Amino acid sequence: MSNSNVFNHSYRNLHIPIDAPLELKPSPGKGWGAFATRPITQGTIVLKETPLFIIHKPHEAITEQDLWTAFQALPPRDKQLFLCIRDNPSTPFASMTGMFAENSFALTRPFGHGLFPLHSRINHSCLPNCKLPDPAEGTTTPGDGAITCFATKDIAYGEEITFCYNTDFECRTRDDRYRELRFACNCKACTLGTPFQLLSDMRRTLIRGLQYLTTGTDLDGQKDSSQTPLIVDPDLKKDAETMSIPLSNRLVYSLLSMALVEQEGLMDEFTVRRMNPAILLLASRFRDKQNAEIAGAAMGREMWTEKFGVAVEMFGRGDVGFEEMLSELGIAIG
Ligand SMILES: C[S@@+](CC[C@H](N)C(=O)[O-])C[C@H]1O[C@@H](n2cnc3c(N)ncnc32)[C@H](O)[C@@H]1O
Repeated sequence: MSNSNVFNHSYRNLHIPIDAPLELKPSPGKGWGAFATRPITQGTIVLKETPLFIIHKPHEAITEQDLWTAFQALPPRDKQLFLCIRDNPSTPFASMTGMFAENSFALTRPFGHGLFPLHSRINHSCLPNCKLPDPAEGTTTPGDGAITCFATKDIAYGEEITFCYNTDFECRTRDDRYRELRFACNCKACTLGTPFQLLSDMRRTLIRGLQYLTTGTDLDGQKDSSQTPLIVDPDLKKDAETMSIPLSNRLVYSLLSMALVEQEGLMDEFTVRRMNPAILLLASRFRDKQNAEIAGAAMGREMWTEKFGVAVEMFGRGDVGFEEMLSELGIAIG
């Protein structure tokens, strides 16, 4: 069977659940992809899938032998599914570990990596319309390791279904993302030299910097020691790293970061679920009456851009220190 033929391509053997609103077909420049077969409403489930098998190891420890053993234990129908997966989409993979790297997803409970033939047919976008939320966003994998893809925007009939392959891309510029992906994404945020791409790079750099100011570390969880630091002002950088940024500025930074995510078109209910508790906690801890009023008014607004617009009034007004707030709450700084 020729894999280059759209009609008898091996991906036709992949069984799509009857209620899933998608079909697989070629996606120009990306191999094959998943496309909506009816309008999909924001927040709804697009696809739920249990893995063909799970390897209960960290990614770097998984060997050819692990995968061969897992393959041999599969029932004949699942062996067929495994064998129909191609490298984008017509070449057989050179190794089982190579194939697994491209078609597996990390799981937390049960711990390991699962092989998901359908989810891994979905292409990447830096401005996606779907998301596979992680446990920090209020979802956990059930005992069978099933993963679920949700629509984060309304999706039109015929539109390509996409999600973002990396969790920190809202903090990375186009060039940075390209180095990670190792293929050229053609989304609006990656189309070089356009006003949107330039603005997007600025927004994502700012989000990264604001994250540094509120957590005291960069994306790798480390302090930035580069020659061209993300936070140029050394005093501000030190304040961030020693958790000395006052509550008022900290709330403003957090809300600005959320406003930029919103303006970039990346806000979704999972991000809100992950970020909101900490922001609400900050907003509830002011000692200064006026700061408390501003924080209350800001949090009462609907959009993050509006919340930031109100909260900015408290910038530089000082208040209880963040360190003090944590110690009042009995939380030790790591
Ligand atoms: C997990 S597969 C996705 C399904 C794949 N397109 C197929 O035909 O089976 C990942 C590969 O798809 C391609 N791909 C995914 N998203 C892409 C994008 N936005 N632009 C170009 N290629 C993309 C890349 O070759 C990537 O290595």
